[in-house]
Amino acid sequence: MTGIMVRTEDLDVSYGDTRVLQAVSLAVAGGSFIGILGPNGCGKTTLLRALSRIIDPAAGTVMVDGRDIGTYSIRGLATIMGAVPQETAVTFDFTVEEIVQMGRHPYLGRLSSMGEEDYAICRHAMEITNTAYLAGRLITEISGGERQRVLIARALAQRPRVLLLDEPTSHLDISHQIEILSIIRGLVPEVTVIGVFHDINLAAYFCDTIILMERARIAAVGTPAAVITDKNIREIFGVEMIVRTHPITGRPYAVPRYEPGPVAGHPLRVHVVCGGGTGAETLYALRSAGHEVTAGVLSANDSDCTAAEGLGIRVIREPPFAPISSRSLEEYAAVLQASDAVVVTGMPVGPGNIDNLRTLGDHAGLLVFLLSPGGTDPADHDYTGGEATAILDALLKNGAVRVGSVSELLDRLAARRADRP
Ligand SMILES: Nc1ncnc2c1ncn2[C@@H]1O[C@H](COP(=O)(O)OP(=O)(O)OP(=O)(O)O)[C@@H](O)[C@H]1O
Repeated sequence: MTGIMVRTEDLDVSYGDTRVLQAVSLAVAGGSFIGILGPNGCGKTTLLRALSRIIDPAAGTVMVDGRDIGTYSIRGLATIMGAVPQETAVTFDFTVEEIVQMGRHPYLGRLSSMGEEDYAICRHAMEITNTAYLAGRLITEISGGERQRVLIARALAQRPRVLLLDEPTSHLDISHQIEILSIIRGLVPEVTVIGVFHDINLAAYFCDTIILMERARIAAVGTPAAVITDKNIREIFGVEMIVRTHPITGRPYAVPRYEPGPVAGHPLRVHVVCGGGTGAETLYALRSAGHEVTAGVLSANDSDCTAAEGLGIRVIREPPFAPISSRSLEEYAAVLQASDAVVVTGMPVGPGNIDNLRTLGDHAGLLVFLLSPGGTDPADHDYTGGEATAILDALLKNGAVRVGSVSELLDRLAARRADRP
């Protein structure tokens, strides 16, 4: 058995005179996990309420399993649809076990009481949500995260074929977030799951389809990769995020990009010689501090190249696996000439990129910083038979400065900047 399909057509919902959903049409395939994302107040909870018939639409229809939701009896709807609300405060002094058993009410006749199967279903719901140990506790005397798991257990006790979740992990610590979402993910495809999320990365990881809402309407629907893009996030949330494909999960993930504040004094032109992921933190910090940053020469498949380009930093780059060309070396030499400072991170130096250091060694008089965070040294990764180490030693003799952390580097550059007219 698979979860059932949910559709809306031209759904309008209002609170009083205020239209909160406008012409919302969506089709949720049976047996999939849908994540709804969108800014505060855009109508996500209202959409869930309309899907579960807590509020009636002003216009349009909600179809559940091909039937207008209005044609279900309350009890009939409760045997196919479970909902976990956003507000988990419960004011009555029921025990956790009693709360979970309420999930069986739609199945019981007016005078009939719970049977062995009902108890077994409740026990199972409590086991998989890790709430069995709370059975005898009062719902009013447990933590917000525990209560959230109990309400999920109650919804599971309904044995729903559609599960609606409003921010199901908002009160949960990271281990319970992953545990609960893995459990919910495991319900698919027997259950159709529709959840409101604020955490873009959790939604991207767990959901099959993302619905991105903006005020009162749907802005985009599709796979996480199609919907979670820096452009969509900028347009809908008004923030800059760096969106990449996660190297292990293959799903998109997003991290905030902090734009540099106003620069105090005159920004410096800083060139970063890096590679193999050793430069990303430095590039980000220099850019955020307002310096004019360049990087290279880097291979296009180096993660530092991806990082620099993601930050809008000019990179002197070569195609993947190609040796450094004389054209790039000329460009690099010209950039060095125009730079106020050069930073060499603890990159691996091999035959493919020794030219970066040779060219740097040829430019006497540059202000060079060798970044050796945590005791790692650019020379620790010398795969050139000692040539790279010899060049770095010569640079140190000629006044290059060894710095132990990115913040020390920033301090030294800030002092330098303050000295300038
Ligand atoms: N009971 C209500 N009466 C009047 N207005 C309401 C009511 N509930 C919500 N609203 C308003 O409707 C709009 C949509 O609210 P809704 O709760 O659906 O948004 P949301 O996207 O779930 O927000 P959040 O991310 O903050 O939970 C908001 O402007 C909100 O102020």
